[in-house]
Amino acid sequence: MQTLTVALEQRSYPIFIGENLLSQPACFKPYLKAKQILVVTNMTVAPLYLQTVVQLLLGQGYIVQTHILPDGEQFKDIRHIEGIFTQLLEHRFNRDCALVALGGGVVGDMTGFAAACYQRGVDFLQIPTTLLAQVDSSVGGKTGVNHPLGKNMIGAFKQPTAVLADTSVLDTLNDREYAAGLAEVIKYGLIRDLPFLEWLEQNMAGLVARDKRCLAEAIARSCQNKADVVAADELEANDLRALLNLGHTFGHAIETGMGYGEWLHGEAVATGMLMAADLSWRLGWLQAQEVERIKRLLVSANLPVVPPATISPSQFLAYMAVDKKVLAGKLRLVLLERIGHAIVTADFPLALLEQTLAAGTELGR
Ligand SMILES: NC(=O)c1ccc[n+]([C@@H]2O[C@H](COP(=O)([O-])OP(=O)(O)OC[C@H]3O[C@@H](n4cnc5c(N)ncnc54)[C@H](O)[C@@H]3O)[C@@H](O)[C@H]2O)c1
Ligand SMILES: O=C(O)C(=O)C[C@@H](O)[C@H](O)[C@H](O)COP(=O)(O)O
Ligand SMILES: [Zn+2]
Repeated sequence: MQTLTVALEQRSYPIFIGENLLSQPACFKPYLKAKQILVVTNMTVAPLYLQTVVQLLLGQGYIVQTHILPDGEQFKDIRHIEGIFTQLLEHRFNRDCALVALGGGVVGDMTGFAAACYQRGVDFLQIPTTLLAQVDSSVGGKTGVNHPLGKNMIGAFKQPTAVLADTSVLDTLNDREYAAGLAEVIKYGLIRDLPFLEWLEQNMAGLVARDKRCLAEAIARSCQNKADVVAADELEANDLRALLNLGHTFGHAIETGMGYGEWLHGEAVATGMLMAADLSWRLGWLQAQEVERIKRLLVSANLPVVPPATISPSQFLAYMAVDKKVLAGKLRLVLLERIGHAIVTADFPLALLEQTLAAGTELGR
């Protein structure tokens, strides 16, 4: 087992990464001070792993309730958060209760948001069960839900007390969801870790084949990158944490425009990162062959790289205008000054962005 730390003074917490953590009480007990626990999961994950977690918690003397959400990005909304509150209230959960998120990024974001709001804040612990959640969403405390007009528009920062990334549970994840997680892994290399990007280029075949050693390395290096960024800019108060948003302004527009759940988050981010690379090339920051290099890596991870033709450039611009990085009405994007180094900037001509939005299959050409 590897242990990393998200260093946030009194809100610091460990990330445990390893096989079969779900059956190890030592990973839970010190981070769940509550007596009453609500385990939140979804209809797909519940039959796979809920029993194991509940049995372990009962065996440690906790009072345990479970809440099973429907599965899908389209249910990541305020209505389903209310369902969690109702169960907590009906079972007289006090302020000293805790929530456990057992699932992918959707369950994690929703459970964290419920924990941030219930009686103005109770503890929560993350048990991420997708690759995407293990490398990104379970770490850093961004929680929330979607609004029909924009992705993740309602939310709060709420750090978990610990993250338990049990890599064995990834065995049941399908290939499409697995690939979606690789998009966020590649993101760290592109924005701030060139040696990691080069390692990914050399090891992508092993990662796609789910080689255990490659996977453990990729998860740990991703979590270390995320932990470093979050420790330096927890609340996205300066432009450091915003770098984790590479490809997301384009990607969130795809997710919202196509209807939540149609494109997976990681798929939309992959295509969005290539769109960001294309605009960086149009600005003269990247060479065409560097855009091609990024595309090659994304394609080798089985990720899509062509934006949906059904969203027009003007529709893209309308969705992008509600991005959380907009300041004083001005759109700001995460772009690549060079491979391995991203910046946040509002300094690009609209005409070039429009060219990127219209490029379709011709990104980088
Ligand atoms: N908070 C953050 O910092 C952050 C970061 C990245 C993404 N996100 C959010 O995370 C969400 C995407 O997360 P995701 O990719 O994990 O999607 P997801 O939560 O929808 O999970 C993907 C699918 O895999 C299933 N699943 C989960 N674990 C499984 C397992 N072990 N075996 C088999 N099936 C399993 C789920 O039921 C679901 O059908 C988006 O809503 C995105 O906005 C948040
Ligand atoms: O943790 C962050 O910060 C991120 O931006 C990570 C992203 O991968 C993630 O998708 C996040 O939910 C996006 O945040 P948002 O503020 O753009 O909604
Ligand atoms: Zn993301």
